[in-house]
Amino acid sequence: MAKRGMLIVLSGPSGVGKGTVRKAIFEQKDNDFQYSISMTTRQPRNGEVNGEDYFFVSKSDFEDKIAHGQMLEYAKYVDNYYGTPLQYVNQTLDSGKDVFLEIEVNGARQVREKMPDGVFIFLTPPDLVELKQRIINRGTEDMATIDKRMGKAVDEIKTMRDYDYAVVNDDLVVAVDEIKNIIKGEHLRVTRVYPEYQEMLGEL
Ligand SMILES: Nc1ncnc2c1ncn2[C@@H]1O[C@H](COP(=O)(O)OP(=O)(O)OP(=O)(O)O)[C@@H](O)[C@H]1O
Ligand SMILES: Nc1nc2c(ncn2[C@@H]2O[C@H](COP(=O)(O)O)[C@@H](O)[C@H]2O)c(=O)[nH]1
Repeated sequence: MAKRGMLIVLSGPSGVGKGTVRKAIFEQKDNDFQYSISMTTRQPRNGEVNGEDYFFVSKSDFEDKIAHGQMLEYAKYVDNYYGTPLQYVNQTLDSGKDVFLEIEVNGARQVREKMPDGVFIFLTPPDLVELKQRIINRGTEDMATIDKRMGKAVDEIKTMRDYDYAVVNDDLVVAVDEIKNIIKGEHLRVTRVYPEYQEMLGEL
């Protein structure tokens, strides 16, 4: 049976750059993780594709999935549901592949409770002014929604201490590199506890 894959959770406030970092990591193609596509009741933005960016569903469909225990985690975030379908995560981890989640902090806390062996990484902005500017520059939300998202950011940043790692996304290239190094390092730690690797690696 394949060794179970590793769960990697990237969290942080809206606009910090989680999606940008995740896309940069996946574009480099020197890894074998699988991205878990989230489900949401939010309306698609221009250019977003159902089944690629998110599974876009109705509120009643989402609540049905919650009721049937089909979500690993979910949260209501600024008027919409967001969540991680459970089956894909379990099947992929069981097949030995790593799974990458990009989710907000309440969901990350739920995952931590259920899968404490995961690697939890918090992406943090250089400061709040820059964070707000990034959401504005993205041009996807109206000012009222930006204010609601910013209203959550301080409490979200305070949860940073609950993570295994915090990475500052000031320079994108550096942040991407740091996250890749964290994942590589965690793999090494995992391999050390597996007897089949001990002979290969010698005294550790
Ligand atoms: N290091 C960086 N320096 C400057 N701008 C950045 C950096 N990283 C990301 N951005 C920009 O910040 C904006 C927000 O990034 P992104 O959409 O990836 O954030 P997010 O954390 O995924 O947001 P959300 O949680 O709302 O989905 C984008 O316009 C992106 O290009
Ligand atoms: N708890 C979860 N949060 C998620 C999930 N997928 C995305 N998110 C987070 O929601 C906010 C808003 O996203 P946006 O696409 O509307 O900007 C952001 O922090 C995302 O990271 C999920 O499956 N579970």
